[in-house]
Amino acid sequence: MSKRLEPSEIEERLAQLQGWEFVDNFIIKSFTFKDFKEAFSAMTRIAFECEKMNHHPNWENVYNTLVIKLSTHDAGGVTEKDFKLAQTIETIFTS
Ligand SMILES: C[C@H](O)[C@H](O)[C@H]1CNC2=NC(N)=NC(=O)C2=N1
Repeated sequence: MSKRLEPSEIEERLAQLQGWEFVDNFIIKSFTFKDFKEAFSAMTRIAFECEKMNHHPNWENVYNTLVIKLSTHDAGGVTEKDFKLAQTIETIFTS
C-alpha cells in the first residue's frame, strides 16, 4: 500500500502541478467547462483512467464546473497514487 505523505512532501510535489492545492487532507483542483456536456465528457475520460489505476476521485459536478479532490482512503491521506492520478488528469486536459 502507498504511504501517506507528510505535508512538506505534499507541498514539494504540488509545486510540479499547475493549479492544485492541499486542503483538508486532499489535493484539490477546480475546473470550468463550456457546458454540462463538456464537463461530463471530461469526467467520463477521467473515470476510465481511474478504473485502470484502481484509484478514484471524490468529485462534485455542478452544471459546467467540476471540483476534484484526491486522497487515498486506504491510507487516510494523500499518497503518491494521488499525485499519479492528478498528473494523469492534467494529461487528459492537455491532450
Ligand atoms: C478495493 C479497492 O481496491 C480499493 O477500495 C481502492 C479503490 N479506489 C480507491 N481510490 C482512492 N482514492 N482511495 C483508495 O483508497 C482506493 N482504494
